[in-house]
Order: sequence, then C-alpha cells, then structure tokens
Amino acid sequence: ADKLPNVMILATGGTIAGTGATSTTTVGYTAAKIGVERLIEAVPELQKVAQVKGEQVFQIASENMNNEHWLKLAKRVNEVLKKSDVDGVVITHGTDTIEETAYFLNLVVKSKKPVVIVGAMRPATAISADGPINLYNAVALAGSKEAVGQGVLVSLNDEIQGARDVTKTNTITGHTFRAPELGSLGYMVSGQAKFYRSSTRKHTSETEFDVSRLETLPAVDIAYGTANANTLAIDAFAAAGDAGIVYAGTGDGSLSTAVRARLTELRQQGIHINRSSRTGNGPTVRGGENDDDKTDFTVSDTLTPQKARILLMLALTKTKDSKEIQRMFYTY
Ligand SMILES: NC(=O)C[C@H](N)C(=O)O
Repeated sequence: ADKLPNVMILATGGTIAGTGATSTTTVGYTAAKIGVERLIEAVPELQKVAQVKGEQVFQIASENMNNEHWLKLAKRVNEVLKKSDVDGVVITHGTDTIEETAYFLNLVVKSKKPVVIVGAMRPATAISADGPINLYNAVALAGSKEAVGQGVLVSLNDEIQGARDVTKTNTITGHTFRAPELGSLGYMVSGQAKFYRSSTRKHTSETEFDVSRLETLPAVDIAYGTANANTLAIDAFAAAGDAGIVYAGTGDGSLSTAVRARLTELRQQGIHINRSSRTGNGPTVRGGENDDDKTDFTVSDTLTPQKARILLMLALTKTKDSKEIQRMFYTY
C-alpha cells in the first residue's frame, strides 16, 4: 500500500467545535468549545486516509474573525506547507465567515499543496452532527493528488467548493455552501475526490500578494445600498479614516444620486471606491450603472461585497492606482 499522506489540521473554532445543551439543540449552542485533539479522536477513520497532526491556532466563533486572525493563520499555513513532511492542510472553521477566510487564503497562500477549510452546521453534540463526516472528507481531500494546485477549497456536505465563488446561502441547513451560478468544483464520494471543473482565476502561488511582512491590513468597510439610500455609513467610514469603501449597490451596483455624489467626493479625497452588488450573482459591470472611468471607481466583477473587501484590502497593500486595482479584480 502507498504511504499515507501527512495532513496538518489547524483548528480555529466554529460550530464544528461547538457544544449544545442537548442532542437536539441545533441552534442556540455555543461555538468554539472543543479542542483539536478531541476533534481528531472523534473520527478514528481519519487514520485510514492520512497521518494527521493537530494544532489549535485560535478558538473562536467565526463571526469574530478579524484581519489579525487572517494574517496569523495565513503565516502559519505558509510555514506549515513549506515543510517537506506536510502534504496538505485542513483548517477547521466556523461557517459564517468560512468563505471570506477561504478567499483571503486563496490570495496569499504560496503553495500548490492542498488547503481545505471545513466546518459544520450542527454542533458536535447534536444527533447526526455533520462535523465528523465533513472532517473525514476534508482530510481525505487535503491528502489527495486531485486537490493539488486547485487553490483553497471548502468542503462540507460531500461537496468541493472553490474559495473564490463559494458562499453561504442558507442560515441553518446543511446544504448551505454553494457557488450559485458559477458552480461547485466536485464531490467527495466515499472519501474520494472527484473534480469536474476549476476556476479560471489565478490563486495561491500565482498571485502578487505577500503577507509575510504585514502586521495589519488597510481599513476597508462595506456600505449596503437600498431604496431610500443615504450617505450616513459612507460618511462615517470616511471620518474613521478608511482607505477604501466597497459599496454593495442595488442590481448591477447602481447608486442613488446622493450616494454617487458623495462617493465621487470621497474618491477625490483619496479613498478607494469599489462598486459591487447586493444581488449575490453576476458581474458588476464597469461603465454600466456608473461612469467608472470618470469617477475613478473600480468594480468587483463577480465578487460578492465581502470578497471584494478582501481583494481591495490586499490590492491596497500593493498600489493606490485604480487601473491597477481594476486589473486585479479581473485577475483573481
Ligand atoms: N455553523 C457555524 O459554524 C456558525 C458559527 N456562528 C460560526 O461561524 O462560528
């Protein structure tokens, strides 16, 4: 038999490590309670697919994830993947921001080795908890040849999703992670990775971003467009000194007259403005709902506002030039 791959599990918390009052508590439990060793012990089947080691990087519910956690995690992933005796990494993570961490790492991990992020929708104490099978699949995927060079992956519910396009689509159910129109990448079938497609966008070892010397990221916040839209949020972001604002516009990133006027002023003051969409699908098209050349805004293309925020933060670590930043939005 072939030697088993070496997979390092980096644990960060979430519902996969959560505990509830009773076996039927599937909502209203406490996330981030169980340590990585117990997560591994709970799934003896892991030993059949990989040699696993665990490390607790932090222990949080993922709604508390912040830029500093991301930098710490990214640096640790890069260190671990440099070791010749590590074939892949699994990160256990809360599901609420899993797609953001996945996309951040997809842009800053400097390795072709598999990185798989996994979570659970039910706490470890629930009947039919999904954490153990999800962890088993994630470890099998991280140790597989198929996952090499695919960028950062998210796996729950027997599915393989790509970091760029995956999003949480349902608040409570197990089938919540989807890439609604661009599609998932494949399936985990009895522990075997089956890929059917991959993103055409650059990732991991092919990106221009380097977090190895960064201690902080530029401040970027998101304002949400609605009917009766006002400028209160964007005014506050500007007053707080944000380097960039992502505007989750209506439809194809459309902006009310008042919001457009204020964002145009803020751009002239040096704040970078990225136009995105609250719809969750489709490209926000340059020059469509706004004269972006004239206002010097960028558009998010098909990135959701929460992922546009990540790319804009990283872009601002490299350049202040909107043309360059727009190129990055069409590259990653
Ligand atoms: N299912 C989950 O993991 C939700 C939890 N609030 C978290 O993101 O940590």
